[in-house]
Amino acid sequence: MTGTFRHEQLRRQAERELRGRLLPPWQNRVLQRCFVEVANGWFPLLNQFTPHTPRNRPDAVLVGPLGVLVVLLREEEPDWETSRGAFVWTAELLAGAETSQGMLTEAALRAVVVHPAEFRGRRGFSGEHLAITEAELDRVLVRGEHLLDPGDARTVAHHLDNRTFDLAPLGWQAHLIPAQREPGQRGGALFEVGDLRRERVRRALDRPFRDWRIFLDDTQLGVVRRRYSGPARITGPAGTGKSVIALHRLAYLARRTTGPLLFTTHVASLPRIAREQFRSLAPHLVSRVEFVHLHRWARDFLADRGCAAEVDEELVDAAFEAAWQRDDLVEPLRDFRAARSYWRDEIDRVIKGRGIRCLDGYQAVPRKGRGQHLSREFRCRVWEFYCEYERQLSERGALDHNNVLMRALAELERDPLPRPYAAAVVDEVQDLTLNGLRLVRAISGDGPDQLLLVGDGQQQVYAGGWRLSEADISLRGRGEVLRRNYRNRAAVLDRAGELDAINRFDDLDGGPSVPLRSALPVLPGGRVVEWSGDDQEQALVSALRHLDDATDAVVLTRTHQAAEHWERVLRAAGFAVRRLEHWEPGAAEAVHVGTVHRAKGVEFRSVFLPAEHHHTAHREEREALHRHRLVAMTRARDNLWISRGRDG
Ligand SMILES: Nc1ncnc2c1ncn2[C@@H]1O[C@H](COP(=O)(O)OP(=O)(O)OP(=O)(O)O)[C@@H](O)[C@H]1O
Repeated sequence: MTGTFRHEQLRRQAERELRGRLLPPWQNRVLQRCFVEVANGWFPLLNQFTPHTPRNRPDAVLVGPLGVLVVLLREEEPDWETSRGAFVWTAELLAGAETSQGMLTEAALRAVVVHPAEFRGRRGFSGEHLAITEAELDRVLVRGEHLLDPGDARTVAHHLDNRTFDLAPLGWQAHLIPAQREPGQRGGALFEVGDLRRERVRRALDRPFRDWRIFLDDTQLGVVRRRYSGPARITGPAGTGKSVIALHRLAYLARRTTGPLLFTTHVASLPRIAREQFRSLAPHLVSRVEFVHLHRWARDFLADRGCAAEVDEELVDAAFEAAWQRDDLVEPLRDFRAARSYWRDEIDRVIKGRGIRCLDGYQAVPRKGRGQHLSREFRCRVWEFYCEYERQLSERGALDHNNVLMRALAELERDPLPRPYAAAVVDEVQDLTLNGLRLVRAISGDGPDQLLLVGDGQQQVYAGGWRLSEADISLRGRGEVLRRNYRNRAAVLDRAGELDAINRFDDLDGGPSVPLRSALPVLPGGRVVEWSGDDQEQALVSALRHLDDATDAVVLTRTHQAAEHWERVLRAAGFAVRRLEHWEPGAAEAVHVGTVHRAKGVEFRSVFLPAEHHHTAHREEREALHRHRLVAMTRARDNLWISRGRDG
């Protein structure tokens, strides 16, 4: 009954406080309703201009357990620019608000448009805001995920109150609300910064593993909000939050621009994953950003221009195979490097990947990261082989991925996009070809905030060898290097840091780079098991069975064949198995299996790395293998199981 009495008391107080405002009756009812919610841990703030609030400002802001509600009281349906304006205004006031879990992020904000009960227009979520009638307000205030604990809600409400005269507390007064203390907590004492950080981390660990509403640290927040006068890059070792920041920045830019935005990458599986992550970060903005694999972008673009260009992988493989059968051409190549894949890379990544069109161009190219020097004479042999491949392609009427990128680039240069992107973000930029990079530069332009490159040379899994300047991209020091690793527990990070996974060639243009071993682990603990023995399959299966949460585990391999093998082994052992290609957020019912290339953008509690013997005498190949290994190991948050195979 105390609750009812308290509510009644608050309602009367609300009546008194709102009396002089000449509000339409329905708005009065809504605000009274909000006022009463003070009893349930909400902190309403009323816009001082209500009911004559400027169009794109909120009439009220409610801070409480379910986050921050940016409330617009409207008879008519507002357009999206209006509700977005109110959202952005509030988000900017909240910039820098600290909670016990770190900086408050925009993910905790929602725009809610409240209409009178008789409103008959569109209701529900429009992409920018949730539209409800006054009768539905209860539901919004009561149902939903708890995002702020009472202390945090109070801190955030205070922050808003201090940042503007436009919003004033409704039904609560800053100085009348006692500071809440945990039982046994000393009053008024200052915390050591270290304690606070530890506390923040402890709380972060209590959150569900795939919880995306992370809180940015100061460096990260700086990158999200900084204005860059031209192309910029974010780099830093694995797990330092590069992709998280890329998405936060997209959300930030989406609120400040009107044009479309682009997230693209060379990794086929990543755009889908990034879209899902972005959706949970900023659901109302998801329609503003195009998440697309760069090759698909090029194909779609060409199709739109009436010059469709599809890649038939089988035909491309057949063309290469036919050229590879030409012993007269291939014999000298084999003497240099026996592996077919080496020469395929030479064409895909060096010759075509760099847009080289004539032998003179090939003679002049540095071939960084490709091992021994090739003499002029030898390059002529390679060029002959390449010409044969091209002949085989055209005989089949086939195009490879490089052809498509080059065509898209030429088409874009001929006739630029009618509606340019407001900004583009490229993730895993270290794995693009030079052609890909040039295309990205042509898509985005190089104006302020238009192009953000995100990557880490140490995680390069495809042959590279370009410099940004070759794609006409100049960074002039714009960007940030991140150092704090949030993903891997200390033991996992230590182990991965032991790898000699240097990348002496692609440091994204000489900017400072931080190797994984210099990353600062945020999460303590972790477990690394190095196994060796006779029956690797039985050992891996048994280790999987002993996990608390076997479903948040992945078996990562170097090759597709190995992934297929492990899929069979695990199924035979009774596990539900899902290929990494089909990874879904929250799909927790199966053990994942896949190649390292497919593991970008995802992370697991436990990673299993079976031994795959692949010896090579070449230094740059060894380094590349170590980079693969590094990517694989750093997908693990808590547990890493590494098999050394039989020889230990
Ligand atoms: N400030 C933060 N607080 C808590 N968790 C964070 C923070 N920043 C990032 N994370 C978490 O750290 C993990 C790694 O982030 P992210 O994938 O963005 O790193 P990355 O640098 O892109 O990694 P990689 O290069 O290995 O792909 C994610 O689980 C992310 O949610």
